[in-house]
Amino acid sequence: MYSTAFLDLPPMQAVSGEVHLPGSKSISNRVLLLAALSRGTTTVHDLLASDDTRVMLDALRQIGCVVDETGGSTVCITGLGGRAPLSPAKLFMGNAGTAMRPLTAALALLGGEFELSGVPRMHERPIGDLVDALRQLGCQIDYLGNDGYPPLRIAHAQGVPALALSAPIRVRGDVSSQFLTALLMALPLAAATQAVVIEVVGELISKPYIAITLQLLARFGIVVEHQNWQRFTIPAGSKYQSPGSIHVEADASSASYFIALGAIASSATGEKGIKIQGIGLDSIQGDIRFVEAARAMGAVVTGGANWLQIERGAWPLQAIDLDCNHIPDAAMTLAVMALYANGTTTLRNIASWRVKETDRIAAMATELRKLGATVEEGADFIRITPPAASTSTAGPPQGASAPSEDSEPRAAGSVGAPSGWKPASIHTYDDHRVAMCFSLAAFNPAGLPVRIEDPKCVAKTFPDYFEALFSVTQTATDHIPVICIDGPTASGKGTVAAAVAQRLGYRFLDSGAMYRITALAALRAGLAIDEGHEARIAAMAQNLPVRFEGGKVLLGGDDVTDAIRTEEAGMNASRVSALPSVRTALVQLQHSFRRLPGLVADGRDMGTVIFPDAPLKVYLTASAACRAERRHKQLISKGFSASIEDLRADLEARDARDSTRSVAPLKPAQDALVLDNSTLTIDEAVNQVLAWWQERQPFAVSAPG
Ligand SMILES: Nc1ncnc2c1ncn2[C@@H]1O[C@H](COP(=O)(O)OP(=O)(O)OP(=O)(O)O)[C@@H](O)[C@H]1O
Ligand SMILES: Nc1ccn([C@H]2C[C@H](O)[C@@H](COP(=O)(O)O)O2)c(=O)n1
Repeated sequence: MYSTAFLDLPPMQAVSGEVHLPGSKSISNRVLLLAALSRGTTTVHDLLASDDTRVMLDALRQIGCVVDETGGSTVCITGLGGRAPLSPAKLFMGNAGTAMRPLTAALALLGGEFELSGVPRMHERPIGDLVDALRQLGCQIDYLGNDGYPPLRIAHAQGVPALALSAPIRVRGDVSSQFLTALLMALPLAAATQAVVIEVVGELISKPYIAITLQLLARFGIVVEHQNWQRFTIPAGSKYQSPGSIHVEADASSASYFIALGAIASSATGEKGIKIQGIGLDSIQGDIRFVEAARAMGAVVTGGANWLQIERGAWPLQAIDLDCNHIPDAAMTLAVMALYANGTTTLRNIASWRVKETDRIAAMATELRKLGATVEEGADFIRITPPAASTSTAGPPQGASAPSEDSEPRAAGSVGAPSGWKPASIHTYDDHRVAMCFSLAAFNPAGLPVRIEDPKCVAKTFPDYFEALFSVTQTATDHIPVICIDGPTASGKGTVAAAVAQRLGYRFLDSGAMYRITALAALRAGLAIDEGHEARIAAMAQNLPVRFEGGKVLLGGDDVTDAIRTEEAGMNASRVSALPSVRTALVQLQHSFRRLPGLVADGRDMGTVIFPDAPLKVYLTASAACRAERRHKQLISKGFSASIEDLRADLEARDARDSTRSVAPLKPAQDALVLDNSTLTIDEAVNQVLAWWQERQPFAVSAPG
């Protein structure tokens, strides 16, 4: 997961390959609660690991369920099965509506004293209709803040009061279907001896989510009948029974981003778009109907029992006018697809967006405008006209060729005149779906990067979303940004480069390590490091069995992390690096680190030879005295003794060799910015490099955080 303040997505072009999606949030949290209410142990396979399931699992543990999470995405829950929950308890629900609402209802019917709270946004999300329904039954629930909103207290310390079950329980269905879901999952607890009827007041929105609830209830032994989605009957004699084991389907809303990707991006050469594993056309989730909307816009979607394949079809995409009540979450993805359409797209009947993780209509309108779209918003609709839509011309229909290494910046096809698009830093409102759907804007025809602020908000449903996106996306190599940090020994290159990479979410290349490993491998093979052995050492370098894993450097099966860090290993690296064929042999390996979303590379010739097109080159230096002192401290802290004078003599000798060799000598690139950090702290040096980087970006500086 990217935990950086922001993530800059370079302009992207083609897609290919396969993604495995995480489990559905809606199914995961329903299954967890049903398992918790059941008799017996339920093994839940492919459970989504996310913020929302985390709060549910923690709450279930707190109320006395046995939760075994040792099996990765397989979790075992031993339910209460008629036992009273542990109480009193204070339960934190984060921003998970799928945990807050059903747990409130279930705990009210189980008995005990509970306080349920969440993040500030959760305290702005309505729960009044559910509480009203529970109060109708006789439950005692108090608001601890504002009426109608969490936090709240269930005051059943003396047990569940006598419930008024003879009349139908009425609940509004037009604000959130989660209120009805909550009652449907809780009321079987009160239906041991008599049937319980729920009546929906107003038009029921998001019926597909209720369909999921009914299907899952049936798996746990409760068969609910309904009349036209308005009247639901829970039969007398209802009793939760664990199905033993249950699989969670991949998340259909998460699939929408990759379906859209297949519709927007051209396929890499010889590939047929993108394949999604874990969900098929027969999914029980309502958002699978996003496929129909994507097809209407132009996507070519095929599928089987547990997979979907998507290719670009009509291009530009076709504008649509759609009632999205049946796909409220996935419809946000359509709003970004609308940027690539041949006219104005209208998404209707989406009033529920206003009360989700953020006011999604307002958020989408604001961010789409930043990209250059013309957006009209109403209480329950959004209308999007793409940037420069009036000048749109049809591009190639499908299968446009993949970018080559040296291709000019070009977009995901040609949709309209690129001039209307603007570089934007997308604010994400702590809303995972805003972050994910706006990543699709990186395929814009203007070849502009897109900044996604607070990318870790995707943790709510898809922690590794951006990793999955990068794994199926291709772009021209010259679109992938590189920051080069070169300089003499012990100037702090490695320290600064690693920190800059970490702050930007970029990959990190320690090129010196390549030479250190080569020297070590040569010596271990009995080869002296000299011109006489140059060809053999170069051949070895070309096929180095090296892996970088979790901070460790592995050569073959050996952990050489410490062995390559000694002063002697540094001097040997300097010797081996003076052999021209060895340098040539290592070029490809170094280039292979240039991958999405970007790279920070440190060494001696990053800016001059390996990445001459890098948009930022820094030559980091410090006085010899200062560098010797830093190296001395570094060695002492690792338990090695050394004299500052010897260290200074060694590093000066190494610098002299590195700067005077015939090939790729150490020197600042012509366009490098020189940073003498003799009097700077590490943070100051890192911030200076980041400030230079920011100057090269088309976005305004992001707020710290
Ligand atoms: N202002 C500073 N900037 C960077 N590093 C600093 C600074 N002050 C102290 N140091 C320390 O200097 C030491 C040497 O840094 P580092 O190993 O990153 O240098 P390097 O240039 O990568 O060295 P080498 O060329 O040998 O790989 C580290 O212990 C680092 O913490
Ligand atoms: N791009 C590079 C990186 C390193 N070297 C050589 C010269 C150095 O003395 C030696 C060890 O590098 P360090 O790990 O100390 O950064 O490797 C080079 O020639 N080119």
